[in-house]
Amino acid sequence: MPQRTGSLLIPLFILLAGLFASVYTRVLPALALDLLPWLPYVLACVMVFMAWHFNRGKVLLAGGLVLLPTFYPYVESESLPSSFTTVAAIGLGLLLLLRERGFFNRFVFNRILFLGMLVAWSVSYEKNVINFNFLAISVPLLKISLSSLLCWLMIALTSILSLITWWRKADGFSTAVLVSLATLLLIECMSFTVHQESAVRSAQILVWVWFVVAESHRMAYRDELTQLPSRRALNEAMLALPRHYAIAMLDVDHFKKFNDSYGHAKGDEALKQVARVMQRYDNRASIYRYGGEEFTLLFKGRNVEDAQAVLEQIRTEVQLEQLDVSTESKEKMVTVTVSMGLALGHSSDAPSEVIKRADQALYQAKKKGRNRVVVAA
Ligand SMILES: Nc1nc2c(ncn2[C@@H]2O[C@H](COP(=O)(O)OP(=O)(O)OP(=O)(O)O)[C@@H](O)[C@H]2O)c(=O)[nH]1
Repeated sequence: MPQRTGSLLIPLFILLAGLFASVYTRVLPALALDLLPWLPYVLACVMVFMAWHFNRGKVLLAGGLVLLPTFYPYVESESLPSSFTTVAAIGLGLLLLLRERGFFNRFVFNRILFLGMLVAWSVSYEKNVINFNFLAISVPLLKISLSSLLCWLMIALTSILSLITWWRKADGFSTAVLVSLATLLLIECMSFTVHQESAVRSAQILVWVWFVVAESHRMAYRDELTQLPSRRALNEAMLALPRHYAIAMLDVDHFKKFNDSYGHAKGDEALKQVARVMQRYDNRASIYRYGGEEFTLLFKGRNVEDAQAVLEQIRTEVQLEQLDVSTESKEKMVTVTVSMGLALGHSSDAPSEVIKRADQALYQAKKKGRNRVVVAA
C-alpha cells in the first residue's frame, strides 16, 4: 500500500467513526449525554499523559491547540471563523515547522509562551479590549468582515502548508496535523450540537493518542538510520515463518575502511543507499537491519524460488550506485559493494540455525573475494 494512503487510513477511520457516532448522540441515554461533553477533556488528559510518558512536547502543544476553540463559546456565523479556531489552526501548522525537543524543557516553555501570546491577542480581540475598526468593514462581494477574511486566509495558508508537508513526508505527525485541521474546519463550518461536537472533537484527540502509540511502535520496530524494520521486528517475524522460507545475510564490504577514509557520516549515507536499493525489492523479500552494516532478507513461500536471482540483482545495483564523498578541495564519487550468504529453511529447521548457515555462507562470500552471493550447501 502506498505510504500516503497507509498513513491516512487509521486517522481517517477514527474521524469517520467520530462523525458516525455524532449522528447517534440523540439516542444516547441521559447519563451518557451528560458525560459526553467531558469526553474530549478526559481524552486530552490521556493525550497529555502519553505525551509526557513518551517525551513528546509537540503532542502536548497539539493537545492544548485542539481544545482551544472549546474555551470560547460558539460565535455568530457572520464572524466565522472564531479567532480561537484561527490560532489553533496556525499553531498546528507551526508545529509542523518545529523540531521535537521533548516534553519539559525551555523550548516547550518558549513555545507555550508564544501560543499563550496569540491566545491573549485573540481573547483581547474577541472581547473588544483591543479594537481595530478597519477589520470590521465588510468585504464587497464576499459579504464577510475583513477580520473573517483574514482568518480564513490564514487557515487556508496553514492547510496548504500542512497538505504539502503531508504529501512530502506522509509521516504520522503531518497526518495527525492534517486530520486535526480538517476536524477543526468541520466543527467550525457544520452546525453541530454540543454533543455532536464533543463526539467529533473526541475523535480528533483520539487521532493524537493513536499517533503517540503508532510512533512508539515505529521507534521500537524501525531502525532510525535506514527506516528499515529492526532486529526486533525480524525476531518477531521468525516466530511465524511459513513452511518454506529462505534467509539471506548481507554485509557491506570493507566498511571499516570506508568509514576510516570518508568519515562516519558518509558511512551512514552508504548504509542508507544500500537500504534504498534493497527496498526496491520489498515485494519479493522482507528486509531488516540486523545491526551495524549487516542486513537480513527474509524470503517466504514462492519468493524462495528466485531468492538467489533477487540477491544478484541487489548486488549489481548496489555496485552501480554512486556516492558523493567530495570534500572542499576534491570532488570524488565512490561505490560500495556487498557480500551475501543465502540459506534455505524448512519447517523442521530452527530459524536461528538457518541464520547461522546464512552467516557461514556470507563468511564464504567474504573469503572468496567479496561482492558475491554464496548459497549455503
Ligand atoms: N557509519 C557507520 N558505520 C557503522 C555503523 N554500524 C557499524 N559500523 C561500522 O562498520 C564497520 C564494520 O567493520 P568490520 O566488521 O570490521 O568489517 P568490514 O570493514 O566491513 O570488512 P568486511 O566485512 O570483512 O568486508 C565498523 O567500523 C563499524 O564501526 C553505522 O551505523 N554507521
